[in-house]
Amino acid sequence: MTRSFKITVPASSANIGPGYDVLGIGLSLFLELEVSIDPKQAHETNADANNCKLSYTPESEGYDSVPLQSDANLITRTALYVLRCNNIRSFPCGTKVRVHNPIPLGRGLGSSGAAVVAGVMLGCEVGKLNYSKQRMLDYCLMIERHPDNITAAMMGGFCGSFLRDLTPQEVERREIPLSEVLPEPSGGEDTGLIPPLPPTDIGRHVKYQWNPKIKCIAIIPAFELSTADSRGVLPKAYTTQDVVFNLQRLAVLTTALTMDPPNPDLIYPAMQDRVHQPYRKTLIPGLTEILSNLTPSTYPGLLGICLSGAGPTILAVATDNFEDIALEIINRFAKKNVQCAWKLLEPAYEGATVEES
Ligand SMILES: Nc1ncnc2c1ncn2[C@@H]1O[C@H](COP(=O)(O)OP(=O)(O)O)[C@@H](O)[C@H]1O
Ligand SMILES: N[C@@H](CCOP(=O)(O)O)C(=O)O
Repeated sequence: MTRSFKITVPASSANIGPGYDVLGIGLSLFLELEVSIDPKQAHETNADANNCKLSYTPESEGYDSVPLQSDANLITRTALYVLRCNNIRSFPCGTKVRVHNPIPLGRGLGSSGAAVVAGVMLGCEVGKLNYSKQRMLDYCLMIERHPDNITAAMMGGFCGSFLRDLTPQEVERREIPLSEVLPEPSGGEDTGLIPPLPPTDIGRHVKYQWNPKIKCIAIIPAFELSTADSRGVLPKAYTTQDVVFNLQRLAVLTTALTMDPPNPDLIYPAMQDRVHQPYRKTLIPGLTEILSNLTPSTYPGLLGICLSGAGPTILAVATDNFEDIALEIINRFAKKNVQCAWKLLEPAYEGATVEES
């Protein structure tokens, strides 16, 4: 009998200014996986050595660039990690995965977080593992090692998260190189090894309220910036003043975004940051001017503005004037020879879902 199901995972914007590696919001742009398993069609599916036939819709971001071999593609490689931790070596015979991905890659909208969450859910579903979302989060955190995007994509809404203190043995397990966690593209050879299992309950989170009048404008430059490169420019240590600056704003921001009516005099300054944005300006032309020159007094309706995730996307939160705000940012990028697209998004409250069909 054929089994079919659909996995849906939202994009996310992490940090929201002062909440570096802490805050994240799921956004209404969804990675979708249509999965079918039909053992009778196993010989017809043209599957790879792990029994998986993977394809992307032509409109998908990454259609031309992402690998389709299941031990090379981030989604299916993650699923294989979950399966192999549970001593299941490959996908069930006759597995087809069709991906539709509207989340731009390498732009700070959580494409890799969504891919990892989708991969963990895929592994759990095909392996019939029946994990809770909390346990699935542990698996995600072995791969994407900061919790902000992953938590927002998995749980949905506006989240604050941290990693619990780990024992020295757990630290060792979690800090294992990624190449030893995810199966390496092997040309069909499976080493038979069980990869390192994640420690339990690593991620802790809360879901905040969000005032539904507040919409998210994403201004998306036409160039990619890998999260790894964008983390590479950050310092190893900070001054007490800079840490306190961010903590003060973080504490106010999480409640300010729930209040009605939203108060720009509170939200705008509470979205300032001294921990990541100032260092990332070297990678994103025009970032400093954009973040400092658009204010609620020049653009009524604007509440706050920040880098989305590791960038280069800019996130503006606003109640009104969405197109004018987006066009102003697009024009400022254009002066630096950077073309952009923009999207008006809402929080995705539900997070990742699986639906049998
Ligand atoms: N849907 C997807 N399918 C396959 N690989 C993906 C997908 N989404 C993201 N990736 C991988 O993740 C990379 C982007 O990750 P990252 O640098 O963290 O940027 P982002 O800010 O978009 O998460 C892509 O270049 C690609 O290798
Ligand atoms: N806190 C991380 C968030 C990365 O988000 P992404 O959407 O760019 O993957 C960071 O700022 O590095």
